[in-house]
Amino acid sequence: MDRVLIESLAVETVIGVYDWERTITQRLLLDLELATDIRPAATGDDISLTLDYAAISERVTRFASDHDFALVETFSERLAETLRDEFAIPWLRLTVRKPGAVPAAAAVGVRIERGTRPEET
Ligand SMILES: Nc1nc2c(c(=O)[nH]1)N=C([C@H](O)[C@@H](O)CO)CN2
Repeated sequence: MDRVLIESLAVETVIGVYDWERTITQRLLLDLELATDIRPAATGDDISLTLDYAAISERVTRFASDHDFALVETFSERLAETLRDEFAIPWLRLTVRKPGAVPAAAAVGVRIERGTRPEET
């Protein structure tokens, strides 16, 4: 199955388990792979027939500013659910990185896959 990609999308959100993290926003970096068949859009050269990566990026940014979670796990799960519901995405892979959370690491975070890959049905 084809994928629409969004890579290293930077968003600001309140995220973290420690008291000091509840009073600030921090940057998360997101990678998304969104399964879709791109051929109908390509045939008609029609954005309405594909997943609009600009619209989805805007939705992710708004989700981040509207929510406040302790764990990157919760952020990821809730975001995946929101995107799949609102954009009818059959399968996605979402990577959420929290740069600087562990100073000795370039980034830490989670990667999840949700839904069913269309070719697996
Ligand atoms: N698996 C996780 N481990 C940790 C998380 C998390 O969200 N998921 N969060 C923290 C702290 O908020 C940390 O990022 C602060 O530097 C620790 N471990």
